[in-house]
Amino acid sequence: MYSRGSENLMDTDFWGELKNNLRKAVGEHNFTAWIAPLELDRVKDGVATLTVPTNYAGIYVERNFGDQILNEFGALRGNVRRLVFSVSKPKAAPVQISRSEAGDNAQAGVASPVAPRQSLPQSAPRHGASGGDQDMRAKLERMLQPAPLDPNSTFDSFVVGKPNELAHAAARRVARGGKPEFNPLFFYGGVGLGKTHLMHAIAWELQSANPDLNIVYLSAEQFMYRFVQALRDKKMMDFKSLFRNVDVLMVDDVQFIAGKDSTQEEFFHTFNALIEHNKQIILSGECAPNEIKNLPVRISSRLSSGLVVDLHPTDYELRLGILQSKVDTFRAKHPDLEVADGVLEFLAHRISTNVRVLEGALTRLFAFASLVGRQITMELTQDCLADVLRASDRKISIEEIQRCVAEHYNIRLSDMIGPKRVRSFARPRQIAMYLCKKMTSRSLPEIGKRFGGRDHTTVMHAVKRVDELMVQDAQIADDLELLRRALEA
Ligand SMILES: Nc1ncnc2c1ncn2[C@@H]1O[C@H](COP(=O)(O)OP(=O)(O)OP(=O)(O)O)[C@@H](O)[C@H]1O
Repeated sequence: MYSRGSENLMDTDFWGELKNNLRKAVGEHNFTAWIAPLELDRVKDGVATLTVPTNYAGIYVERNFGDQILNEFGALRGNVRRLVFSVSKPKAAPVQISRSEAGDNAQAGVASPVAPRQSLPQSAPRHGASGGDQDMRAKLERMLQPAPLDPNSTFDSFVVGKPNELAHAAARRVARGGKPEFNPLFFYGGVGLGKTHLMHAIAWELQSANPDLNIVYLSAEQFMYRFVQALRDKKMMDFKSLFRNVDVLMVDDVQFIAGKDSTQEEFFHTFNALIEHNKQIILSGECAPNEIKNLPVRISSRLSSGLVVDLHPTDYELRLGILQSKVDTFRAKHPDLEVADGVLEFLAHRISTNVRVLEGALTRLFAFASLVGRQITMELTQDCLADVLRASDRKISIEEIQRCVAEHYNIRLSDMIGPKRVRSFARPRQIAMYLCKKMTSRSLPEIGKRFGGRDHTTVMHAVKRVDELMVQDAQIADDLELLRRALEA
């Protein structure tokens, strides 16, 4: 497509030549997949507008080949400073992605605000040019506007270790696409352990293999918000049709909708409709579906019907791996960065809360070191991160202890917390209560509450009993020692 209103320097030969140069620069495979479908629409005031088949293609091309395209423009005609992509088909409302905005954000290492605005489902109502219809379409678009994907959350940037290897393997498998094998795939685990990262990585992978796929990623809170909005605007039919026509639905933090009666019902219907049509669903939550409070069993058992995988708290090796990978990424842009021996090991040891805190600490260190132009030494680390280090002074949570003990004795968390009194559950439960008392600052009533609402006298009894057992039973003493070490790691 070539617009006559463009600067007169442009002609189809020029565009052909530029594409040919790009073919050499990006290779045949990339060329066929990404560059060949591009068309030059116009060049005006130093801005080249290229049409792309989908929003995603625009974002992908911008991120991966934007600089090369600008270079080629520069080599042939020096008058283009910026690229703008617009979607050529009426499938989605035209989205303009400005090369310079996206580039700036990518450089700053933050989630790009122009990251995928996934297209509307194919069957979304199409509308003509009338003002009313356009309003309607805009409304529908807003209703399904998925949350943006973080361009940094890819499989390449995900560090795999023992605590997350199963979740990672499951994510990889689902990212291959095709007929869903695990449906839904449900990730669960504590805060900041990489659930969202894996979901985004799957989305990027699926979308790059098939740019036309309608992938909708959003949080359960956003789902609820849209649902309420649709109810209010009397647009429930549209809401249903939009959500039931996605190819891949990803919902983060599903525990949020538990107990919100009509939202969870609607979610359940959407879920069933998609599963029935073999559409992939990927969910995440802070705990396994059957442990989500206030979620009816009917729903939680459906959510458990695919593959439920746990992301365990990070261990020292994984934290160190993540730190090293972040340093490598940062060093690629700032080759002068120097990190003294022992600093990363120190951080991996001291900051064990969650990866988000670890990342934040490192980002602060990088910023500080580059501002003052100094090497990152142990001394600078301790000065600069004094508050983070204080806050991270090993605070072990009741949940962590419960998980660790449940795993050690090979029982389910729900059985440890649940009402059953058989010895195979009761003993680990007492041990976990004992460790909660010894390793956290929680009171007996607080601990009892977290063990299925038990009374503080039950906790008191457990502590006394385990104290006795430690003397009488060498196996229990060994178990406790092992558990303590695992929790303190
Ligand atoms: N294994 C990993 N490798 C690299 N980065 C990771 C890894 N795990 C987590 N991160 C990073 O840590 C940060 C927090 O991860 P993420 O948002 O995916 O956590 P989450 O489990 O979804 O947490 P929440 O429950 O709070 O939503 C992100 O920046 C993510 O990229």
